[in-house]
Amino acid sequence: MAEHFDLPSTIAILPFRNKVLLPGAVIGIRCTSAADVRLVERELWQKKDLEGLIGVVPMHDSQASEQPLSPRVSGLQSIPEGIATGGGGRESSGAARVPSGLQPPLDQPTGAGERIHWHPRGVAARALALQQHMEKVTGRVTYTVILEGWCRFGVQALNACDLYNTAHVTQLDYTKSEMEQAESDPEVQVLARQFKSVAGDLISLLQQKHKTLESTKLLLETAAAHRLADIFVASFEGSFDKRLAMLDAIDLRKRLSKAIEIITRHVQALRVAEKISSKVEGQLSKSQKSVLRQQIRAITDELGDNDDDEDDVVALERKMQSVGMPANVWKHAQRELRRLRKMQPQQPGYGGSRTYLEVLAELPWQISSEEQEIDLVAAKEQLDSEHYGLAKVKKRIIEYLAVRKLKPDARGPVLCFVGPPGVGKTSLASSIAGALGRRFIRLSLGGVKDEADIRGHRRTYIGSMPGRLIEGIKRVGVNNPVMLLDEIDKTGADVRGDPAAALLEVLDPEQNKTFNDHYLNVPFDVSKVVFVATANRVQTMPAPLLDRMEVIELPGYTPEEKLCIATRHLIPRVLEQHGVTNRHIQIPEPMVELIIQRYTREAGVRNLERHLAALARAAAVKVAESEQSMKVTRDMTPEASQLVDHWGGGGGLGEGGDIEMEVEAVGISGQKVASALMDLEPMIVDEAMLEVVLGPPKFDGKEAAERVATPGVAVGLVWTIVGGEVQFVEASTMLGKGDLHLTGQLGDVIKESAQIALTWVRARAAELKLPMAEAGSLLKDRDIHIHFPAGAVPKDGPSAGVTLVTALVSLFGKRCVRADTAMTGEMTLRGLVLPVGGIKDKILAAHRCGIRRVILPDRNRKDLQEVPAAIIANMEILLAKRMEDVLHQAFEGGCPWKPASRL
Ligand SMILES: Nc1ncnc2c1ncn2[C@@H]1O[C@H](COP(=O)(O)OP(=O)(O)OP(=O)(O)O)[C@@H](O)[C@H]1O
Repeated sequence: MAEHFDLPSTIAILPFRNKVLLPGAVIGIRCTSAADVRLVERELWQKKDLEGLIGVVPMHDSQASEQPLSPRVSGLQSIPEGIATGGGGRESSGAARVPSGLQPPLDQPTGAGERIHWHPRGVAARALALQQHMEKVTGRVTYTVILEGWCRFGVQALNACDLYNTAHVTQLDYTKSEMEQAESDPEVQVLARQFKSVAGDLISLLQQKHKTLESTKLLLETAAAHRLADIFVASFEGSFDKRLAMLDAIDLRKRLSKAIEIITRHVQALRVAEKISSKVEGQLSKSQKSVLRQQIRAITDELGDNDDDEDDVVALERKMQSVGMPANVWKHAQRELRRLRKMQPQQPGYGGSRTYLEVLAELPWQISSEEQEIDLVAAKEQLDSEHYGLAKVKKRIIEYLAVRKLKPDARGPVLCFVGPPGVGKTSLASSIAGALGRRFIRLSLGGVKDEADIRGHRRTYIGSMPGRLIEGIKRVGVNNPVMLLDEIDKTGADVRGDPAAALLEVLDPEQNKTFNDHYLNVPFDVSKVVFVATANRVQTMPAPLLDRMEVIELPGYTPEEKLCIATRHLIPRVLEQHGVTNRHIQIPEPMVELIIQRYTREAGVRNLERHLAALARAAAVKVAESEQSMKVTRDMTPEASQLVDHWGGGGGLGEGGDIEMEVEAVGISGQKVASALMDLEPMIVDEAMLEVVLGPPKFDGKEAAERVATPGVAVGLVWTIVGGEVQFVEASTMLGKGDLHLTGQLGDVIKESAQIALTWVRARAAELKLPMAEAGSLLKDRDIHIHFPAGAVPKDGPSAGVTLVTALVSLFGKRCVRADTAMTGEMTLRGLVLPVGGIKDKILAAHRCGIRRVILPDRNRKDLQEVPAAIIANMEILLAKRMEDVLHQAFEGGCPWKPASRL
């Protein structure tokens, strides 16, 4: 706040709707309208060190004040109280400097048809701090500016230009000599003393609550009264009119009188408030009675004579009556209830019994999701909109729904989606729930080894609870949900029983009407539940369980399918989940292809989704970081800072004395102007950005070439729980006794395959024209070690047979196999190549790894129909009937056997 300040004659004007800034006060304003944003940008943000002054002029709409501010708003003739000439003139008393040619206050029409009224006086303010915000979604820029009021001015003429308002202004505060003259006036001196006295009273009153006002007291003794008058009034939650009157009080006498009047009234209000609160406190002492009452209740609790518990039991009984238990269950529940009533709450078993009854009361014995008429067209549309491709699977689901539509209580088969992770098994199941209009619940059965997990523990067990099935039904709250039994192949039997046996009962339509959970100990009807299961592979599932299900296979996706899934489903979903849009980030198709090729090697799309999410997160960070902030660059005047310290510390002279008033400044027209949107450059993902966000590529297509560069290594295609995979087989030899060593987490079947392979090679060492020294020693003095890298992955199955032979022939023939070739097939001792499973997945895996030549058993020819034509066209598929055919194709230049038939 300055007394002698060179105010520029033209100043940018920030409108302050229904609020008044007084000199010396500090406020925070959030500028959101286009004009205000432009004003802050030009006048403050772009200026070095926040140099620059802006004018804050109160404006009000008709609702702001009950008393219309008529003198100020009605045009040329209306001159505000005390204004000598025109809207911005100085009061006549004192050494008034009356500017000529003053313009009256302005009325401005807004876009909405209302009129806004500008006050003819304002306060020049400087910025203490400025913060730029960028709205995440729209990219719109707004500012929060902390302003300190500096000096009063009168508005001579308001120029509404395109960008923001400016005004021709004159300073209204006294010059130094005028101030000295005024201060020597005895009347001013008396008023100053009076002001300090009431202000002192106020501080003493407030000090009872806030101990931190000591420095304010000191300030009161040292600072000039006329400076403090504005700041004190500014710190109350006063009315707009009162503050306006204070702004208009340019004459010192008037200003001090006004401040004395306002503060005195505030002191009186505080005193009344204190009286009332002490009265209330007096009444509160009556609450001792209630404490006594509580103590009495505790004593009755201790004596076991508790009415409340009795009430609870009654409420529980009422709840149980209302849930519509079957008669036999209700009988059982009543027996349990009678037992509970006889028990004291402190007695062991009371809690358990109560929990049991609560579980019974919470189960949806009669509550079902209202089944809607199945609309097959809508169901098909929903499936299509949520899942790309999968035509066969969708067709089967529609058939399933069609049967349910015609015969709602049909005991249809339990659908079991089988396939590698991330191919959409879970989301298909939830789409079925959507189509049936039922609630969906997923039970994860992975790793369940205890039958009690499914069927619950008997109540004799400490900490017993219902099994997952009943728990799930309780959670979902209806007795006819779609229940997904996820990873049903991962249950396993051990000493604690066989979960599969419990599942058998659940899935058997004959038995599941009376499913018996050990904890419940009463039958619960789960026959209305629609069960859907998922599994990664069927081989590990018990045959009786498999028998109750209809297996629907979901093979892995081709890169082209993945690209479509990513662009149509994953990218929009991921962006939405991270709060960004394609205005912030764009992932071009070639980049999605690169992610698929270089960063993922999966049958499904789970990792692809994860990588896309990483890119979306990077965009979210960029958007969030674009919110810049400038710290306070100047000190406040000592008077303001003293008070602000208190306000910030929660003190405050007024009740709501907050430093940041969070006032939304408004534009002249009141319109939110779209041009305020600053276009944020979207982040266009390119190769360099992929490396920055996702790290260096994980797969470069050169892996196979590097690994088969030494004799003894062959590339095989296998099927694991994650789908088809490329698997290397390494063979090595050393001096020994002719033993075979195998490493790499191998099952029995694969170990047998290795034995067969070695026997086959040994038996044909001469035919194969292997170097004689090695071939001879193969029989007696050399050990063979075969290793399957990726030792953490369990491997089994016969399909590595041909790969094992090829690795051994490569080792003893000292010739490398072709790096571009992978193979799969079981083989017999006689050299016949037998067909194997998962051909589509294996070919897709080879394609994913950049392998373009694949040797398959001839009898797998029919499986090639399932492989997309685009993939086959892109690869060389070789069919082998005998091991010799495989070897012929596996080595550069071939082996001396008849060539394999070519597809
Ligand atoms: N064909 C598809 N179209 C659209 N999105 C798909 C498709 N396949 C998979 N997804 C998406 O991929 C993600 C993973 O799918 P989901 O969780 O259903 O896989 P899952 O096969 O159940 O895997 P898991 O065996 O690991 O449970 C989901 O976000 C799913 O929506």
